[in-house]
Amino acid sequence: MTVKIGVIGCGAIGLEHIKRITNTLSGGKIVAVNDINENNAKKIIADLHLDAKFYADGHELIRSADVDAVLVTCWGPAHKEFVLEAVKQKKYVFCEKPLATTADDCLEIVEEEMKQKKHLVQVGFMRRFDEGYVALKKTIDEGQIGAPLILHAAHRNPAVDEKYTTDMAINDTMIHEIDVLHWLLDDEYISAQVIYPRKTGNASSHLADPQIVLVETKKGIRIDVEIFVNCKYGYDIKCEVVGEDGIAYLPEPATVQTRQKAALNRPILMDWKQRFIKAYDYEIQAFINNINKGQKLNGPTSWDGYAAALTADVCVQAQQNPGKILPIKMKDRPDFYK
Ligand SMILES: NC(=O)C1=CN([C@@H]2O[C@H](COP(=O)(O)OP(=O)(O)OC[C@H]3O[C@@H](n4cnc5c(N)ncnc54)[C@H](O)[C@@H]3O)[C@@H](O)[C@H]2O)C=CC1
Ligand SMILES: O=C1[C@@H](O)[C@H](O)[C@@H](O)[C@H](O)[C@H]1O
Repeated sequence: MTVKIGVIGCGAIGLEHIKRITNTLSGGKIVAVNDINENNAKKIIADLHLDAKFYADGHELIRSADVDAVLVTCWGPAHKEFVLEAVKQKKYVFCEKPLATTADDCLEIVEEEMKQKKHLVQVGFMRRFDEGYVALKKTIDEGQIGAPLILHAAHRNPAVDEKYTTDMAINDTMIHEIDVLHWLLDDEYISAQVIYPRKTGNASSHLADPQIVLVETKKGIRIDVEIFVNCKYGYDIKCEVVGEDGIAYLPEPATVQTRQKAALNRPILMDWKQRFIKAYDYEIQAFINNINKGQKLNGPTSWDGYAAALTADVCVQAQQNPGKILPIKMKDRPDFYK
């Protein structure tokens, strides 16, 4: 069977996902496309020679009998309405992060999904499909470094535009660490604190950059995440887990090392699209395969979307109260999501 997919939002990541479904992955076909930027969406259909219909209304796309599954890749504030609609229509939906912009909105999706008694939602936290994080998790789970005690992480982007605001360092950028780190440690967060180091001269006047977020887990593990979105030198993701018997590192992306002109060199990627390219392929291939085989979706769930949104909300409050440790109080995970 071929999963007939409708895409809502054809910006940067929407286009990437359309291309990978069309050119790289198997078992799925783009049959419908929507974007408030009609010209751009139609241009994509033409440029990629898609056998797809343009829908001016995203809700109509979701309800169309031609569409089996929906990809929500428009901007965050519009995710909730489209995900809810898809779930109500009992359609599978892959939603880019964030699932919704508030924890309450995520809970509404969770409740609707439980009402349908079927796992229909996968959230685009692709790092859970990254070979490096998967290998790191295996190392921890096998007990190779003993019980994890401390985790140091960094999320560095070379630059961001003027529209990027201080809260986006949490909601847009660190949200990936928020999701992947508790999965990696099989743990939950209980508190968060934000501190601001000296500001880089490369950030816009309204942006606090870099930032350090300190998080504590239920098991007592202390996590520090450096978010530095104007680091200039590259797109660099770091993760180091300090255990009682050793230390485990997230592998570096495979790049060629050269010895040349009295220097040892290894390139660093500049673009987030390249850094996790295989993880994006794997997460969407898994989504398509599970639908095709009638299996339960195995990626991040709408509950994970809620957990990330709630944690992000607390981190944003912590940004506004620098140095203050704020509690993270999560609802109990329903059996449906265990
Ligand atoms: N997993 C990941 O690593 C990444 C995830 N994202 C997430 O993907 C989403 C999209 O991000 P980008 O593609 O970078 O943004 P973008 O700004 O390049 O594209 C967003 C697109 O959505 C369209 N749009 C906005 N509101 C709409 C609506 N109500 N209905 C239909 N279309 C609408 C816009 O016209 C635009 O084409 C965001 O939620 C972002 O956080 C983005 C980049 C990487
Ligand atoms: O999701 C992403 C972007 O939206 C975000 O703006 C970047 O900071 C992240 O590195 C990237 O993975």
